[in-house]
Amino acid sequence: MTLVETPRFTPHAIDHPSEPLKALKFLRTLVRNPLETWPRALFEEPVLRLAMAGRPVLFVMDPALVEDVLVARAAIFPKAPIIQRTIGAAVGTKSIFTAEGADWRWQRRASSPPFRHEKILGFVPAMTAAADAAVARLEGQIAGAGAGTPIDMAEAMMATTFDVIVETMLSGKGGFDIERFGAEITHYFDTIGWVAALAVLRLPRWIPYPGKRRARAGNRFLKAEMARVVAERRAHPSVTPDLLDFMIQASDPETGRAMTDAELADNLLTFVVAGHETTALALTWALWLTANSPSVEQRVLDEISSVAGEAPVDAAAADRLVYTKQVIQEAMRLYPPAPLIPRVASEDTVLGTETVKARTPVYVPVYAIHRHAALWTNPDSFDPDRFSAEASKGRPRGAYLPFGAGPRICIGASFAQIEAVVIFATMLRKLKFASVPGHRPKPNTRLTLRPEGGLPMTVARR
Ligand code: HEM
Repeated sequence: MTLVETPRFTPHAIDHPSEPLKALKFLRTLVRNPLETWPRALFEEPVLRLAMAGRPVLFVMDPALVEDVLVARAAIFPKAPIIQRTIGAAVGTKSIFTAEGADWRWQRRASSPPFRHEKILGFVPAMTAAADAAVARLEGQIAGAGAGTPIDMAEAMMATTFDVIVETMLSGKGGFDIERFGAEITHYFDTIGWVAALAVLRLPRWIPYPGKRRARAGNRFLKAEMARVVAERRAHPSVTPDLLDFMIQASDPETGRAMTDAELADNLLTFVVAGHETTALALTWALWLTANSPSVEQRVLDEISSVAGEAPVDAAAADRLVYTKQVIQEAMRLYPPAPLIPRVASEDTVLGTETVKARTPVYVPVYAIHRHAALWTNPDSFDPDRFSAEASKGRPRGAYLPFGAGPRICIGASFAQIEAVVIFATMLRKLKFASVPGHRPKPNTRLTLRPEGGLPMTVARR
């Protein structure tokens, strides 16, 4: 038998600079899109030392060194100060995402029950229902605006995964204004380039920059919404405990103290934002990549029909949609929703052949590792077969890390993967997505990896 190679879809890649950018250009680009400051060497070398505003930053791409930083010696490489400045400013410096040591450990333990495997499987009907609702909304939009009218799939996916997070982690309670919620998150994220630039220049936080007031007001709105949910829950506890109840009931084993209302609100905001934005982006990029790869799309459709027939995609089916999961994995390789994992050396140390002084930022550039010339063949091409059991054999763990690694690995990793497969399969079997001719979505890092200006696609019924 002769194997016929189907041409692989290779999305237009960013033209990364061959040399590190000079000071002014670096800062201008950092504000617009941090990803475009990344020099090509990040995609070719095992490690790279860059100077940012005269200060060294070590980028680590070699999978063995990545494991050393994130897993083996995680204790001496805590989260970098830039996290406190960007995420801490929004959700406090002592919440599950930002805290360190014992402060972090008990919050992680307190939040774990809803993420156990059996519990996640119980959430699958809510995921299917959110996907069905998304299909109905899109059909409504097509009926209203006409089949050829582009629809922003990034926005559609945000609304869908938001439904899932509120339904599964807050028992459907909250009464949020989803559109306002999404808009305020975007306002905040839009200023991240400025926050990063000020941090690089070691300038104080009070310095004004475009969008700062709106971002602050947005953050106050988000926190107030969370505080309202916490107060309502204190007054009316759930019959079946959800994430918020677990966090309310938890106490620190060392001090015996419980979370204050402000801490609960910060953690809730962390979960709602981290728990829907990232998965929505994985789905958005997966839909777009698949729409450009007819053979991949056909294999997914064939798999869904052989695994689920006409029935809804339930927990058992989700488990058997092996190729569909590979498509999601490959989408997250090319477009990792969390493109950078920033750490800092807390003491003088050595990493491979590099001497690292205490307080040196040590960055794990997931986006570059996922497209690294030494780790992947045709790194910029979309090929879900890379994630078959056979092809994955022997791949070092540090070569693929959409969810991070080590003690701070994403608490929602399994949840997100099952959710993405269920929503993707449920939508794809009912709707046909097509990219808008001539439109080249450009990834932009705003903490997460978003398509700049959204991702318009046309949608039609199958
Ligand atoms: C495709 C979807 C997702 C991606 C790509 C993703 C990615 C990540 C990454 C890379 C980290 C580690 C950051 C670091 O080490 O600095 C992380 C942490 C975290 N994620 Fe996710 N995430 C996703 C979905 C979710 C979901 C569904 C939830 C919750 C429902 C969630 C909640 C969190 C939380 C709370 C943390 C902090 C954990 C800790 O520090 O202990 N994420 N995520």
